[in-house]
Amino acid sequence: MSGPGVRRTTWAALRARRRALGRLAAWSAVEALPALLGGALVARAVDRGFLAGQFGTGLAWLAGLAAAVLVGAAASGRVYRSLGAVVEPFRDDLAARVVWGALRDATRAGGRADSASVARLTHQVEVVRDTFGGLLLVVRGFLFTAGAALLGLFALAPPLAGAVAAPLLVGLAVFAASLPAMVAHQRAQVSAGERLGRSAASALAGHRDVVACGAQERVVSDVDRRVTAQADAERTLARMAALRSLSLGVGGWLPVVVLVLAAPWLVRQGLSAGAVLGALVYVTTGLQPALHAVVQGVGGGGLRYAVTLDRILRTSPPPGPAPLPSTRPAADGAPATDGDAGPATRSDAASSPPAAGPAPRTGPAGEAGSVPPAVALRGLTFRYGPHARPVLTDLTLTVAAGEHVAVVGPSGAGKSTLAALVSGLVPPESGTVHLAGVPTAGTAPQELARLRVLLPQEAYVRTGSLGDNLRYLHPGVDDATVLAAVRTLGAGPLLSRLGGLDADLDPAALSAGERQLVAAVRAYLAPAPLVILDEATCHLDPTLEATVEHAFAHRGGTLVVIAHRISSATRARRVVVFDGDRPLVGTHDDLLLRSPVYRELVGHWEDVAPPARVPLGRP
Ligand SMILES: Nc1ncnc2c1ncn2[C@@H]1O[C@H](COP(=O)(O)OP(=O)(O)OP(=O)(O)O)[C@@H](O)[C@H]1O
Repeated sequence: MSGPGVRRTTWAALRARRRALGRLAAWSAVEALPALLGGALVARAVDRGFLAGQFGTGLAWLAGLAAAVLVGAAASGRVYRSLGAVVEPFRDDLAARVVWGALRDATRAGGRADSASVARLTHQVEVVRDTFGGLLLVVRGFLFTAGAALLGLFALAPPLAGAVAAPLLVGLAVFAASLPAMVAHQRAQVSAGERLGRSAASALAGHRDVVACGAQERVVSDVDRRVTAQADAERTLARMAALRSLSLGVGGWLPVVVLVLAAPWLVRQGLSAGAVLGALVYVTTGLQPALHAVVQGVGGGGLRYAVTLDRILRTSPPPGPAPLPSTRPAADGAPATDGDAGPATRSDAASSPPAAGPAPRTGPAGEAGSVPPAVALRGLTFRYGPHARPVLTDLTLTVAAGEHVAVVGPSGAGKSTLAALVSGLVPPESGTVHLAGVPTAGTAPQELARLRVLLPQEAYVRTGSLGDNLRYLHPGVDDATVLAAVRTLGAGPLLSRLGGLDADLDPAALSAGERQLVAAVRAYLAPAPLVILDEATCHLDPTLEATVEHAFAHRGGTLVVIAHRISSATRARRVVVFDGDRPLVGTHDDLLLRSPVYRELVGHWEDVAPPARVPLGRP
């Protein structure tokens, strides 16, 4: 029915619970009592009771049938209890496997668990549990009920057993023959659902990145393609249901037709009317419902079981020793080993992309003269709702073209809000934002994208080639420039691991740090003169983060870094600190004297990780 892993795991689960299975079989046999006796008791009730004019005798035989039904119903309760003893431990084993796999992946991804995939896998474990239980129920139900009905039929009228068993076997054969195709379509449907989920989740997680890049239409069309693919897979699966109906028709209804057509001949051969009626009882109350249940159960839940378990087995390794934190991937943990990647040794000229990035910078304010500032905020006030506390009140700030500014502050102070306002992603309640002299209010997204690049914490990486992703904001840029940017940002090991610029990217297979690195190179290559990094390097280790910031600091143009490490602030020429109601602006040393919040942040950061005090910003 499915891959060897599924079969092996299923058999192992069953073998490990032999005792519980034995109990299940015993209670199933008792439960099948009405199926075994039903036809025979009805035959006797008719022949020896009602047709013989013995009404009471007929009722007595039927009372026997009622007793058998009661015994069967009582056994059903025990069946469910035994079923739980087989299914629940299997579910626990799978859950342990999934949790272990998630821990392993989280460790590799740099300490952050992928909550979406954990939720998906946990949901899949529940699907496997339910479908495994359902499958066991219908398969053993079929074996015991159909077996009992055939046995009873054979005892009642041996030639009839053969006439009924033949179409039943043909129906089962049709069903079994269609199973591989059904499994394949079911697998396609599950994969399509997963691809859709991944695509939608990464689009939602990276929505700021998507909007900042003006990539909404492209992302919508990506997700739309996935939706269509999933709908197609669902439709194909629905068409396969016709095969199930065919096997039910042949195996369940053909025996009834055979019996009805053969009845006159059988009676002429000496078979009693009660026996014919009893045979019909065996077919319609035993064989037919059992076949129906097994075909629907295996063709529906059984397929889901096989495909879903297969997914779990592929994505979650069997539990083993705890994952080691030293298995960091190249992108997150890559030290600056590729000759020219070290921040302290690279020259400005070497790290400036020749044909990408912004026009040459004009230097900090003062020398700018007629050049408008890169960012000019005037009387900026913003709140998230009419009754919310203002996040920013009357903020005025100028960042000169070519300047490198860090923004720091406690969590929730408003740093990301400031980044969104500066990028023009949200309009201020009052005040103005100008980028290179252009007001963000009323400026089209495409025009804003030419002025600035915002790199948020959750980077969006689309499916397609690595090269396509890196060129997204500068489509015409040549390979040499892209490769130079990759080296400058320390993404060489990632490029090698992925197999070059033409390699296809599976965004879900990248760690959060790798996605940030791809987005950083993409932003680095953009022609926009202003780069805003909003905790955009938080998943990189400090060395790689320094490499990336160093690259941006020497890229040309203006750099605003929403900092999450003190090293970013010490690298910047000026620091904006959210201290109380009004942000303070100054140099690192200046703010150490003036701002208690800044002193506190620096103290906290230094406790966590001593800053690398290599001055990487521009002089
Ligand atoms: N979409 C939103 N709707 C309502 N309130 C919001 C929204 N986004 C942020 N806030 C609130 O605005 C304030 C500033 O949030 P913001 O994310 O800008 O802070 P931050 O300094 O970037 O924090 P962190 O360092 O934790 O990211 C916080 O009180 C936050 O709860």
